[in-house]
Amino acid sequence: MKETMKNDKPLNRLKILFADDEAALQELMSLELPRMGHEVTVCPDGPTAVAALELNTYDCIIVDLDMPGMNGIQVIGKCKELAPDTDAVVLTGKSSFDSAIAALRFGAFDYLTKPCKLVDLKALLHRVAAKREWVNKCRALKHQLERLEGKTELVGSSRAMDQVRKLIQKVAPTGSTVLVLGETGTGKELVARAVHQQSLRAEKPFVAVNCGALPESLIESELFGHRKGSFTGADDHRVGLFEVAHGGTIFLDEIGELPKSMQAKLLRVLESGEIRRVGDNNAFVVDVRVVCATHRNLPEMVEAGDFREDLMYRINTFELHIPPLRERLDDIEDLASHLLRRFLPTLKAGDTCFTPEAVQLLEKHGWPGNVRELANVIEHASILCDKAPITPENLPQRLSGRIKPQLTRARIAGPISLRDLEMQAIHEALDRHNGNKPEAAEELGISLKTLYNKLNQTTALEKSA
Ligand SMILES: Nc1ncnc2c1ncn2[C@@H]1O[C@H](COP(=O)(O)OP(=O)(O)OP(=O)(O)O)[C@@H](O)[C@H]1O
Repeated sequence: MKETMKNDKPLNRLKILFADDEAALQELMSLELPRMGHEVTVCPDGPTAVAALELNTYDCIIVDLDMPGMNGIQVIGKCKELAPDTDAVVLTGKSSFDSAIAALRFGAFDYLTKPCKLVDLKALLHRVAAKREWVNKCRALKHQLERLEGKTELVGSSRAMDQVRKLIQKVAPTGSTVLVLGETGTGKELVARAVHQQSLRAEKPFVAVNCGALPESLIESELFGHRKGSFTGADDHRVGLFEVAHGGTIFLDEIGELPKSMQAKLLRVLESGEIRRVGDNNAFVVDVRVVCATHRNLPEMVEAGDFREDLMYRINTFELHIPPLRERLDDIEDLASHLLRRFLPTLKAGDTCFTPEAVQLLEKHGWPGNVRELANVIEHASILCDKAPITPENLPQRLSGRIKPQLTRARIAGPISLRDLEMQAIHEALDRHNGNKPEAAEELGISLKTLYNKLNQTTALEKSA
């Protein structure tokens, strides 16, 4: 077994294991692969290659299919067992074309026919490197998302949350359309993610779309894609989110905000399973599970003529109701501790997170913004406290009653951040409109999108204050 290293490290450098019984090819690869910027270990046969795979991990193995002792397919099999992330490329003579196809079916990335041109090998390795870079980017993004959103862990030991968890377990594997109902910030998206993660589609994409935050003119192209030139501004072909979610789940949040014209188009897609890109004549089939959510009362919207009855019956096959936080006081301390760990990851398992007085204040509050409001409050506290446990002084003043709920200038007694005032105004407006965000946004004189942004925003302002 010979190893050839190269010191300069290009971005797409691969650690390669090359196995072939032809001495001339071994010589060539130990020279040329480093020239292409890769690191290579050359093996003369299958057993030596497997021994190397047992000792080291490689980005890519290039194996001859016809080697004495152990053929290429057996080496790939062993490689998939030892290091499933390693990409395999097979080298094959013209006569063993069928075996090359078999190797692809066995999970090989690609094959090259002997005698292979160096330029083809270089291009193929470039594709391997590009694919690995994408996979790594996806992993990094997934990790970042988990850090930002926390894991899909439904916290709460109240009877209501137990019931929600049981229903998720039942419906998740079925593939049925699910409608998640609950006030703003109750955890509807988290529940939708849990449905996806406990389903057979868990390894496929979960795509969340906020129907309320998309401008009406763009919704159709966002969901179904468009052809280049199909409307002013369509400078490129675009893949829609239904296509992105193929094999997985699409989460249509705030389905009640979907304009009437789009409701009809969505119904057609749900009934036929086919989508048509804007400006395209051909429809094609997608395999997507649909989970919807809304804080609106859909039967009332149907009554008022704002939501199609047929669409409502199409999406409400299985309803999951998430109760507001004020109706599950038992969950507040668990949730608050869980959220505090999100902001203070150094907290240890046995650490006390809150003083009993702080817990009392949290349990007394009405939480019109539900768990999202609680998350903001806990982030605020995590910034102010030097160390756990959180005390009442670390909590925003509106919770301790130091600021009265009505926002009149005369009544503001102590110091208050602009962010607190803003959030208070938003939650009060939501309260007045029973959680109806479009109406609250209108009253506040901001767009619906801005309202969503503000609700989702972490308390970055407080951090910098
Ligand atoms: N049971 C729970 N356990 C852990 N975290 C939760 C729970 N419920 C909600 N959260 C957290 O609260 C925040 C808001 O949740 P989510 O976005 O799922 O609410 P939502 O009901 O979809 O909100 P909206 O109606 O505004 O779209 C998120 O950070 C989420 O992780």
